[in-house]
This record gives sequence, structure tokens and C-alpha cells, in this order.
Amino acid sequence: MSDNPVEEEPPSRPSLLTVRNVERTFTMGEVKVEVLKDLSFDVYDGEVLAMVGPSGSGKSTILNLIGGLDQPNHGSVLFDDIDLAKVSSRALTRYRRKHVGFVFQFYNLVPNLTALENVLSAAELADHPLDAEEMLAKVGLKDRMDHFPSQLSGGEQQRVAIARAVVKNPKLLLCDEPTGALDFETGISALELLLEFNRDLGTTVLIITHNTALADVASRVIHLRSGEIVKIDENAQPLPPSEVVW
Ligand SMILES: Nc1ncnc2c1ncn2[C@@H]1O[C@H](COP(=O)(O)OP(=O)(O)OP(=O)(O)O)[C@@H](O)[C@H]1O
Repeated sequence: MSDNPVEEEPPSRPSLLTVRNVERTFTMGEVKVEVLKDLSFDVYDGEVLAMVGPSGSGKSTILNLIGGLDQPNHGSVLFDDIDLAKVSSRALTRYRRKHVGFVFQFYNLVPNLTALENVLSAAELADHPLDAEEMLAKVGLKDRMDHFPSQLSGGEQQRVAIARAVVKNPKLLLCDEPTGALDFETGISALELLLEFNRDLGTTVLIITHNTALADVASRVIHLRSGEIVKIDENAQPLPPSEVVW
């Protein structure tokens, strides 16, 4: 045995998504807008990751690339052995249906479907969905399943949207300003739900927001500015949503 044992490297964290050297440019007439410039980062399996940056810094553009709604001009977005940057639009649709749940700022529920029907319609797309009624009960809407979106408050609609995203039992929950349209208290309870699903189901959660206070609940925070990563912070002790103030 050696007197100087070589210290073992800590095991590297498994990545759910690996984004490498991604560029996204939009061309409008003669004008080329370089929105993402050589961006590289990982999304680790099971983490709560926040991506923060001012308006126009490229947050939604990244979310669209990771969510399989758009493809970069250059670089790779690896999920398992699939490069989302290179696959066909059919394969992207399959990826979205199977692996991604979306939560948007303005809920995006189907207005002429009840809460339960909204959640069931998402469950039908998945290979191994969770129970729709159970998910609505988990978000506190057991008694409101037969209500239409117009009969629900903003906070309740966001709860339905979270149940709809989670019922597919996706690997990844992508949340675009999930508290943006809610008052403070309602926003906190929506955040609590997202973290609860992360804890209970191991779902990886990515929250994009311009509200830097929200990032305190995440275990890592990517700071963006003008399409570039300026820093990545590790939060050794993420705050519980009840202690976040904005
Ligand atoms: N399809 C497109 N065509 C042209 N320009 C686009 C397109 N999509 C986004 N952009 C531009 O890319 C930049 C980044 O937009 P993006 O929506 O990703 O920013 P954001 O950080 O999400 O902003 P916000 O917080 O205001 O939603 C903006 O300047 C925007 O105008």
C-alpha cells in the first residue's frame, strides 16, 4: 500500500442535458441578430436550476432550445444520446411529449376544457403518465377538477398548469417566469409545488426568470447577459420559498 494514497476524485454529477458551444442567430431582412453566443453549460439530473438575466438576455431562446421547440445554428444539445440540435422535427416532438413538462407565465390552459380534461389531455401524450386526479389533488384542486379555467383564479390556473406539466412524469420541468403573473403569496405557493415535485419525483426543474430573488430557491444559478453566461453560482443552502422576498 502506498504511503501517499491518491485522493479519489469526487464522482462527477450526471447530466440530464449537455449544452455545448450553442449559437442562435435570427435573421430579419438584412439584419442578423446574434442572440446566443457560444453557450456551454450542463443541466444536472434532479437539480433545481435557475437561469436569470435581464429582459432580452436570451432566457426564452435557451428554454426553447432545451425544450425541443427550436434548434441552434451551431453547437449541440445532448439528451441521453440524442443531439436535439440535429434531429428531425418529429424526433423533437417525441422528445417534448415524452420528457418535458412546460409551465408558462400565463398558464396556457385550453379554455374550453375543464381542469381535469386539461391534465388528462397531457397525460394521454405520455408513455407512463401519473394519475391526473391525484396530481390535481396534490396541487390542492381536488374540489375544482370540473371547473373551466375562466372559473379559476390565476393561482389556481397555474396549479392546474403545474399538474398538467407533471402528470406526464417528465424528466424535465421547464418553467418560464412561473410566478410572473401571480401575486407574492400565490407565487410562493406555486414555487413550493415545483420544489415538492422535484423532491418527491426527482424531476429536474429549470426556472427562468428576470427576478433574481427567485433564484435563491435553486441549487445552481446561471446568470446571463446579452446571450452569454457571466457566472454560474452554487447555492450551498437554497432557501425555502417561504423565506424568499421580492
Ligand atoms: N424569432 C426571433 N426573431 C428575431 N429575434 C428574436 C427572436 N426570438 C428572440 N429574438 C431576440 O432575441 C433576444 C433574446 O430574446 P429572449 O426572448 O430569449 O430574451 P429573454 O431573456 O427571455 O427576455 P424576456 O425576459 O423579456 O422574455 C431579444 O433581443 C429578442 O428580440
